[in-house]
Amino acid sequence: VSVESSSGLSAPYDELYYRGVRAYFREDWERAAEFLEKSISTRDKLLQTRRKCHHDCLTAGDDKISKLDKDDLTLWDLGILDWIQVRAECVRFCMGQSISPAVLLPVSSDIEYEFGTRNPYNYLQVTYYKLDKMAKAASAAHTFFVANPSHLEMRNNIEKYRRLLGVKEESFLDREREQELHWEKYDAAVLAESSSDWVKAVKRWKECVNETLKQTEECRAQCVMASRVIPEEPDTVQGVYERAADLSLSLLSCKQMCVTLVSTRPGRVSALEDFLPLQLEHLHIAQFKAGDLKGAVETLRSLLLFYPTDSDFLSNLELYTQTLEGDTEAQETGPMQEIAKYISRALQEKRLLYFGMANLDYKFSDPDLWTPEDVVPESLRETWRVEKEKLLEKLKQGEKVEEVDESGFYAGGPVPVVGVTITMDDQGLNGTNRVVLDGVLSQSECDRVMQLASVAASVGDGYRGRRSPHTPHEKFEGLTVLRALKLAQDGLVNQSDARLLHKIGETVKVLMDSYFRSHSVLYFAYTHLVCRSAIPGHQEGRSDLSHPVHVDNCILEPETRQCWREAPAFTHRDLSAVLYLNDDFEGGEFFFTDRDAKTVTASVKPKCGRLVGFTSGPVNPHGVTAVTAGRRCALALWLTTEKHHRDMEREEAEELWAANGKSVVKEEKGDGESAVKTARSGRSQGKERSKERERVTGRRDEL
Ligand SMILES: O=C(O)CCC(=O)C(=O)O
Ligand SMILES: [Fe+2]
Repeated sequence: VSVESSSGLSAPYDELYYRGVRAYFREDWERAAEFLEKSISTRDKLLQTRRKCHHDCLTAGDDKISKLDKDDLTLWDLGILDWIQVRAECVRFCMGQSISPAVLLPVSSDIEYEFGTRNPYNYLQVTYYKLDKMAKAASAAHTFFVANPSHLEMRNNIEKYRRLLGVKEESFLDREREQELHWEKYDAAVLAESSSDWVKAVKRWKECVNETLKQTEECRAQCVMASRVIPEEPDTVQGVYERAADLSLSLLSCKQMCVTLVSTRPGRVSALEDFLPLQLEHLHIAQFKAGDLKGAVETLRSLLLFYPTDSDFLSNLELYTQTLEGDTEAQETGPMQEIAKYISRALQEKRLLYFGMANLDYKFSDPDLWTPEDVVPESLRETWRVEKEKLLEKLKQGEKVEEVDESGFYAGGPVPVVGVTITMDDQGLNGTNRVVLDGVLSQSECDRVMQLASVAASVGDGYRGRRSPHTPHEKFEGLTVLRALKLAQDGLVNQSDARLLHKIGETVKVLMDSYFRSHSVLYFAYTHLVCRSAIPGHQEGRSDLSHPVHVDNCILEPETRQCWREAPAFTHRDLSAVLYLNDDFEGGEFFFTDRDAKTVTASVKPKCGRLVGFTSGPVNPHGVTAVTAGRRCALALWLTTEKHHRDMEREEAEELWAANGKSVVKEEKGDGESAVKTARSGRSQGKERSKERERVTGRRDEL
């Protein structure tokens, strides 16, 4: 079968992908590589063409809506349908010029999901490994890993490409980097800010704003309706109306997705709310500090387009304009053009589409916190209000129902370690399956682990240079047991301190196992020493959290009080423990909340040797308040009852200790096959046929 006909793109990318995966399971590596690559490039080409056509047709059909009177519903339906049709025609014609009809057909959401999670690169890395193309394998592995940073198997593979196979650092390219440039800029801006280099910070934040706008625009371009099949003409007025509303709806929800997508880092759950305004806030502060008052005025005015009545922004503006006394030109600088354009386009669209959906019985929420009231039609606002009331009513009734923890753990068992005491139990903590223990570590043990953390931090967390800030006001550094051991091997920390880190984990496990009276064998799922440091000069008026409220093993949806036990949450985590190491910082209190993620039910102030333990499920939402000064370190640790989710890294460290100095690199070299694990789709679990012995099963846990 030929991949390509003479006319360029001929097969749709989903078909190519299926063929690639089939070849993969036949172990026909040449073919697998060919088809997988072709499916990726076909999809790229398709997206690129859509962007181009979206751009070319940006104003097509605008005359149809400019005449619309938003209070006249009878005209609205016809007008909007016209508008969408004309634009769709334009895009369809444009796309048809470079892409064959088959490629334009819609693709199943399963396949879109696969591409969204970058799974094709999972297959590709094994394929290239088998073909002995190590640089390509490394790049595929890295590309996959960026979007799946918790995929331990891939993490190990990358280590092996680097260590065993001598693949050069330059080969670890992110093939999808283009789509994350705004995150690179974001990191660079936060970095410049943290070193108080304000001139640079201004430059970086500007770049970040521009790139974010660009990414959002490109994402929105993918929402063109041409890729959808427009059905035959409706024959009743009601039909026309429904059709228009339908189309508005899919257009809108597609565009809504973009706001969320762009503000979500690949491989992470949480989105930064109000991503663009957040950046503008940083920008104007940096401009002020760099002495660029005119720039600060411009940025503030842009920010005010989002939040016209925000009193802080308004008083800042007054301050800036006063300082600029006499310089009327600077005082009167308007908002950034690009932002003004973005907002006016977004609002025009919302006005149109919300209006169209006003009569629809469809539940949706606005992803932007800044949409002004008047953009939302009266009847829709009414629907939202009624919904909210219903929900509140439900909540009121729900609150009467006791929270039950179905985890199968029962707090209240003995604490079998000398010197450890129970400081707070369920009652003291106002909840179910929660505990605070004290005396788990001595001061000198805390000091040693703190020391370990500071060395590790100065070397970087060692993993592909990704910072993972929950907030731009703090710096996060992490260290695992294996990493500590490797630092010890390199002579950067004491062997005995690395071992102490390991041993402390064992003690915590004994305590948790006993106190929560577990009925089954527990395994370590993951251990992470995490320090959060306040970035000086960034602390005034902070209203964010160091760690937003979350549940460890499911995705909490506070509005509905539901918790979804599904990926990308760490669903196999059963028990959570956080052991604190110090108290010489400000803020950083741990707290439990109700399922609404708002009502704080208990707080815990960290100090050396204090452990907070709880079941990882929905009865225990929790968070950490902002660390506003100093550095807060804690050892976070999760236990699981699922053996195949046990922490292989920990075991690797243990093996290394057992081998006591023997080089593992040498040991593994003879068995090249085991160096790279087999890719498996999360959905189609292919049969494992490799000889990988003990490491075959799910080498994965989350960071
Ligand atoms: O550091 C803490 O106190 C809690 C951290 C936490 O909740 C987590 O890492 O999931
Ligand atoms: Fe947590």
